[in-house]
Amino acid sequence: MEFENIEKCLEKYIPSEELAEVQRILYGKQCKKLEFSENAKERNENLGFELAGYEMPGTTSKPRRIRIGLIQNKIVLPTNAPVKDQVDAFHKRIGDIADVASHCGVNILCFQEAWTMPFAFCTREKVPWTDFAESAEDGPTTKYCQEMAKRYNMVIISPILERDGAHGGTLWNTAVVISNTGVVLGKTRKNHIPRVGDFNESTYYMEGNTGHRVFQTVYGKIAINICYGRHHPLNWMMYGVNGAEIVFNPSATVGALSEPMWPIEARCAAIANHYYSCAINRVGTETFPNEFTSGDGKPAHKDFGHFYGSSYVAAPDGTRTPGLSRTQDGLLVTSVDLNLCQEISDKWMFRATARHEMYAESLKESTQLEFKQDIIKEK
Ligand SMILES: NC(=O)NCCC(=O)O
Repeated sequence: MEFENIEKCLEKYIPSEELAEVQRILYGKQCKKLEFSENAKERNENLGFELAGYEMPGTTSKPRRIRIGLIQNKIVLPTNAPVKDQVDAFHKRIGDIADVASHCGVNILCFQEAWTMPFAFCTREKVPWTDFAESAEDGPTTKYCQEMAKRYNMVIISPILERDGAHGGTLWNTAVVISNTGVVLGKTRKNHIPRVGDFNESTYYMEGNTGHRVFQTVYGKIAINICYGRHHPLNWMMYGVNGAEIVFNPSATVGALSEPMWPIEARCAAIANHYYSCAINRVGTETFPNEFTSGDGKPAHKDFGHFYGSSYVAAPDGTRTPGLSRTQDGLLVTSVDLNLCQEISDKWMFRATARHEMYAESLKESTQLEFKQDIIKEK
């Protein structure tokens, strides 16, 4: 049995008179629970996923509130089902949850990394996994999301395995951003590709070439830092430098590898860069037809280990929502006040005190062939 959720465990075992103080220290300011319509609750019960909603504390004046939706999910069909059936099943499942999100007032909705496929990159096999790749501009998944975005007046972030027809059909790990009007605003690619444990993604695609672009939407300025990019503080920083108010981190990661890092990295980024960050991870265990090894001398195996969900939102003042479940599909709805980004920037002044010019120069020097580390030794 997988452990369900850290917050529920704290609530169960910390004496009630101390719980509020423990939560304040661990999670920041208290987030109010959001109430949803009967319609949304009924649909949620029928579909069998966790629905959680929070209102994060905002500015003292001039609030600019929007609602963010994050969806985490298991694979729907087994990994050996025909590719089209798997993709259709993902469309149906996530489409149903997106519909509930619309009834919860969500303005910007983000799915998990490579949401239309199992996370098959551990296998290092090309077929059939490359068949999940599609055009970011007009592939079936983008078209499906365009319809939803228009119907629900919602910005949708759709992270997919992209096949780039204009460049020899190369593959990329890409997030497509679709405006609330249904227009494809653009795409952004994963900047840092993992070579750790079973995450052998460099077998399939290269480091992204779209930089740190930020998308201006009617609901605010957003950017996407895909999965492994969350280990790179400069990657987070550059989205902030380009003016992002919310940075989404659609991910796929397993407990044995990264779970202690998960609650820290996206939250630190929100604090350091005066923006909201949204960490999304898939759930469940995915089993593949053929055995693969992890290159660690241990026996070959067919599964990836447990993807631990735990999706959450962190605010620029360090406050964070509780995480979704470690085991269930879920929709996390969070009301945020985007004007808090400027208010916290004015208060803490990390951007003003950052000394970027000093680091730009030092970093440039450190990449030169003749670079020597600046270490003072006793003579
Ligand atoms: N999908 C992905 O980049 N995973 C790498 C492992 C991690 O960053 O935790």
